[in-house]
Amino acid sequence: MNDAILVAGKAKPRGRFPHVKRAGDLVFVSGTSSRRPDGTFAGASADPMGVTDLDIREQTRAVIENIADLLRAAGGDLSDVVNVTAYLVSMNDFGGYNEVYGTYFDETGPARTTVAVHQLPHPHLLVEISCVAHIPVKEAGS
Ligand SMILES: N/C(=C\C=C\C(=O)O)C(=O)O
Repeated sequence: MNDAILVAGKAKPRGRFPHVKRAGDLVFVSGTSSRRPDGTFAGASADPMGVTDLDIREQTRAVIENIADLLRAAGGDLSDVVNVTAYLVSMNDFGGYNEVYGTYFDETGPARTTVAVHQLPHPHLLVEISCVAHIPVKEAGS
């Protein structure tokens, strides 16, 4: 049984790794951005002169919704997440990120670590999130 899942209909990983990897009852979700299957990004646009409009709230929402889709493919959902690691390019975005995060999770939810990093894999990205979910094999039906 291959416990590495590439989820149909989601943005293809930009490297040789799966969207999701199961290890027993734990499901590891690779770092996920707001990238859409067509390669564009929710919460990011640029005009013909290259002036960007980047929205941390929209990106954070899209990231979490992308993760929800990946977890569904592994037989679970966001309520199964036990640990979150979030990567921001700037801590100036912490407020907007935190606000949207709080519409999905609360103090009864996953442990979380948020760090700022120098860059993410595309210059329009403000946030990327990876997580671990507990989805017992029996419940996932896999
Ligand atoms: N997880 C990685 C990249 C994710 C990019 C994206 O979702 O747009 C990686 O390179 O490790």
